[in-house]
Amino acid sequence: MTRAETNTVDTRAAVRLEEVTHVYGEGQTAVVALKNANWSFASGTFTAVMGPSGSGKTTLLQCAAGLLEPSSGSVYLGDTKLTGLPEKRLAMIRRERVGFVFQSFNLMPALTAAENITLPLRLAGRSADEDWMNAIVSRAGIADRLGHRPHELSGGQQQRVAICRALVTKPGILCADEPTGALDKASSRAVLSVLRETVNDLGQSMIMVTHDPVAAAYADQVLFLVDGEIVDVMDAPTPERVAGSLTGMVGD
Ligand SMILES: Nc1ncnc2c1ncn2[C@@H]1O[C@H](COP(=O)(O)OP(=O)(O)OP(=O)(O)O)[C@@H](O)[C@H]1O
Repeated sequence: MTRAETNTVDTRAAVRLEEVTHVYGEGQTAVVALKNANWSFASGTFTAVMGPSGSGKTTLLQCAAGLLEPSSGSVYLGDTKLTGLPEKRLAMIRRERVGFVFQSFNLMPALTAAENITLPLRLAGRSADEDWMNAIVSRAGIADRLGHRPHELSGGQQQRVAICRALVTKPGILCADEPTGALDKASSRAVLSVLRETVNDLGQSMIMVTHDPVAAAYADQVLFLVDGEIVDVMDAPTPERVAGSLTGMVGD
């Protein structure tokens, strides 16, 4: 058995997938995007998800984040079973316990960086934890940009604001889908360093989908998907080893 088949139930998991399968559509047009995925994302670790285009990376991330109800199987966020919960309760859990970062920054243009960051708290009727705010903002290197609006910031700075917004509720898991996809090389490295530091220094748990072996090498481990199946896992990745593993996987 390979390691990808034997990662067993971990009660300290930030997120756990049990036999998760997801099918889009039905009948002749049905697409099996994820097949019997079993994985425990350990707390306080950073996992990258890689694989050819269409291999199911975003589907896995969305199931893990409670954004997509799998066709079968179960998803746990900490001790909470997400699968089967009513949408209203799921929406509350997503708002309070899951952080999202996307390729597009999705900041509110009329709000300052500080107002964007604290928006999820205001929506939840909570006030900011000053120590936590300071910790995330200083690690993101945007402490002197908090009064700026998004159009006054570079792409990399906007993404670092989006990361702070995703972290402000102290989520159980931060889910990032191609967070550096729209950034140049230098800005990408800065964003990845921020993600890495929040794991190292603040104990954040993180899952990141990426196509970039350099980005994946910032993670503690890399899951490889092919045709909706977890086919391999790599610890202590380097860009060269990740690129080597991807070579030969179909697609891309
Ligand atoms: N809403 C949808 N309806 C139908 N099929 C979908 C839908 N979303 C994704 N798919 C299909 O499911 C499969 C997995 O898609 P997914 O987006 O998870 O892959 P991915 O690895 O993230 O791809 P990429 O690297 O190109 O973003 C693909 O074959 C895709 O075409």
